[in-house]
Amino acid sequence: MSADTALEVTGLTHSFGRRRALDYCSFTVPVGAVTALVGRNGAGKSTLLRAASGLLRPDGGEVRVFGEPAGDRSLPRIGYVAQAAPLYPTLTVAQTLDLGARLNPSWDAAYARQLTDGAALPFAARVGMLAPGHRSRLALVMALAKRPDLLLLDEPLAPLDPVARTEALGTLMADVAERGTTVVLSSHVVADVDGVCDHVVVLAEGRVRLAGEVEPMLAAHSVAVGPSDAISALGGVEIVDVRTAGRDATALIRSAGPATTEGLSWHRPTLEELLLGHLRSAGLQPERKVPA
Ligand SMILES: Nc1ncnc2c1ncn2[C@@H]1O[C@H](COP(=O)(O)OP(=O)(O)OP(=O)(O)O)[C@@H](O)[C@H]1O
Repeated sequence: MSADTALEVTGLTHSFGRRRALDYCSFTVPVGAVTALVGRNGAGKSTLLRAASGLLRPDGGEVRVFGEPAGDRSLPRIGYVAQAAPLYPTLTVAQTLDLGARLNPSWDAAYARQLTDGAALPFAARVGMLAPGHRSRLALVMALAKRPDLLLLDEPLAPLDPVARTEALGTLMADVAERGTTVVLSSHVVADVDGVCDHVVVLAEGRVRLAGEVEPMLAAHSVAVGPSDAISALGGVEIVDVRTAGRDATALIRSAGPATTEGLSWHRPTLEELLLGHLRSAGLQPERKVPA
């Protein structure tokens, strides 16, 4: 594993009973990358992040974090926020920060205070009484104040209103800019990650559908728009997904765009078009079940 690799996932496989949540997933995340882990509900995002945090022992495969197998030794370098932002409801915000300081040798109390103030979190309020968005911001503060090298965030933006979402992303990106923190954040809202991530991993039915750097990925795809007949007549290109509306169709194509077909207009996909096209086409695959 290269010293430039923060996270290396190899052949990761895990099942819950007969349900295969992860099916031989492999990808790497470079140090300092901001990676969006995108997939529909039940795609396996949380299971993958739990395995990466070392809290779930997978049935097969391996996760390495900065070269170490995910587990007790990698934990001090990881800030992990699980989906429900688990915190102690009877503690106040101040007590929660104190606990963070006691449990984490690398805790940065000044930074914790700055982030808490920035998120307008009331120090004296009990965590159980906070609005879900505030709880989620506090969970993010807890993860960041540990000063981790790798942040694993499971749907961190879901409970936040649009203003808080922008603020939380700003906080995150400031940390990335200042310390070069590697971030993997999961989302099923594609628009949330556009403009934030430089890498993506698309998960569908427990399988990695697409993984890598955003820019080359966008450059390797095109969107063709025009009459359905002309789209159907396209040859020599891999059509990832087609949507029809009346007589017209829009197709996501894995190619930089031949642009020779009459009657079609071509453009480079947005990240949203790219991800939605791959997610939609993956939805056509049969559900994965572990053989009985
Ligand atoms: N503890 C569990 N017991 C049984 N099945 C589980 C468990 N955790 C996850 N699963 C199943 O494994 C699959 C993947 O779930 P996972 O929570 O990892 O997906 P996800 O992509 O995070 O979904 P969401 O976006 O809805 O949170 C789903 O079919 C889910 O029902």
